[in-house]
Amino acid sequence: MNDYAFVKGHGTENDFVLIPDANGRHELTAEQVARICDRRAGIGGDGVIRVVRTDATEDPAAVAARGEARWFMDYRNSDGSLSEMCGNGIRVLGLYLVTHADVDPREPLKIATRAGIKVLTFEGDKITVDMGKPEVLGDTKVSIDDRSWAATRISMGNPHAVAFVDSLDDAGSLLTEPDYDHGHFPEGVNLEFVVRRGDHHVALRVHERGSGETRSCGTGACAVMVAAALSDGAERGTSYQVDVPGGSLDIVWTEDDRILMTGPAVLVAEGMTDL
Ligand SMILES: N[C@@H](CCC[C@H](N)C(=O)O)C(=O)O
Repeated sequence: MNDYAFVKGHGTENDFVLIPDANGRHELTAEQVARICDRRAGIGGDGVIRVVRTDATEDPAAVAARGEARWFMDYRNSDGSLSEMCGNGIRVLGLYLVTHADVDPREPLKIATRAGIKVLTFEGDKITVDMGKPEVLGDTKVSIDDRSWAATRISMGNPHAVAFVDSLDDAGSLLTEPDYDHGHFPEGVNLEFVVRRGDHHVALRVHERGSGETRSCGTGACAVMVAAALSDGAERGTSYQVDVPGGSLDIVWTEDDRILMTGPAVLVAEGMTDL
């Protein structure tokens, strides 16, 4: 393959390699994505976002969004697997489109994802994403080595299991692949461990499907907020601070059943690669 451009960015230290591909000329293989994300031999990242126009790809989610959203987030985890949605990545993509693609930050920006169209709004250095309606799917159990935890299954367009623990150290090394009920999660799962830090204030550690332990997960933080709000019996509209190892996100569950996530996005480098 010839050289092509990349941009590196992160949201609360969940880091991504963006491949600008407006015209749909750089379909990536799983192997290429894994090479790009390799932290020693590649650029390094928790995932890759191919930035493609909805009319330049035949991905069914992009095709369905044509006419409503100009841009499609083609997201892949660092092992090359596809995901429906990435909450931190979409903020980084939004910032990239504002700084590199003539998108006006004074207007709401619609971006197509495999979990539907998401709407971003920009205010100062913060970006709010309307993450849509969460789905609470019931209880489950997750294990790492010989330890098990009760967890709540929540979909934010992608699958999550949220387990409350006494201490985030209890989870031990999240480098170990968790075990879970494959009937509940036929497509795999993102696993979040949560502790309470105060009123409407929680902290998490996450093991992401396809990427391992990361410094943050936007969809995971939303799933955690939903589990915490349900367990607190919190009123709709209550704002939660969700701390992640790489920063902090503000999350609200609205009266009309949508999750609004607000957080930062940063672009740190750009260049050319032939990986
Ligand atoms: N880091 C992301 C989630 C990325 C996808 C996830 N690993 C999955 O496979 O669903 C986020 O910020 O939401």
